[in-house]
Amino acid sequence: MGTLSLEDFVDDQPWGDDLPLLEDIPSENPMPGVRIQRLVTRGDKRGELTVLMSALLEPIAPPPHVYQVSAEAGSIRAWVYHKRQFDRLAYTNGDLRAVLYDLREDSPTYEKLEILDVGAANKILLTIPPYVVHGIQNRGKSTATFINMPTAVYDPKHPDKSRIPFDHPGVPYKFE
Ligand SMILES: Cc1cn([C@H]2C[C@H](O)[C@@H](COP(=O)(O)OP(=O)(O)O[C@H]3O[C@@H](C)C(=O)[C@@H](O)[C@H]3O)O2)c(=O)[nH]c1=O
Repeated sequence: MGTLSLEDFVDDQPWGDDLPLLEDIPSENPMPGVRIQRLVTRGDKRGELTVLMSALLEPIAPPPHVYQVSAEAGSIRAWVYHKRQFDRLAYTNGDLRAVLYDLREDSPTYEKLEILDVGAANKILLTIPPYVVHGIQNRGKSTATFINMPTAVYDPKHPDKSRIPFDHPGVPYKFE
């Protein structure tokens, strides 16, 4: 028998500082279904840990599909919407700009534009409901990554994504 056994390990003690795991960021006249939550990072000399989503706080629709996007400096991914899925986008690094445009004709915020600068300086989980048009640009000088934890799987045979070009004149926002 070796000199080490499982019993040699010490269980982690409960921890609890006063930092929340996630907190809603209030926005003026929010688009229905859009949610902006501040991500909380805990760190020590080894590095950092940021919870991206957790059922610890409230019931969540478990993400059946999670992916990471790597965005080159200056790159633009726009304009898209989904018919069925909610996007749940975690932005934790880089200097990114997420732009939302509400084209839901029955929405109280119809034709509202919302611009969010996110990433290292503003770590957030952004929930985007179906039919809210969105785009993202990496405005930084280096590659940035972000995570999407949508509420539905990506089906290559029936992608749930509808697009127009990023410079379509119908959207009242111009990526620089
Ligand atoms: C969404 C998705 C795409 N792909 C493939 C398809 C394609 O070859 C490549 C890039 O896919 P897309 O062109 O759909 O990815 P892209 O248009 O870059 O999608 C991105 O758009 C921005 C606006 C977002 O909000 C992101 O969440 C992400 O959906 O990756 C997967 O393999 N799995 C996936 O889950």
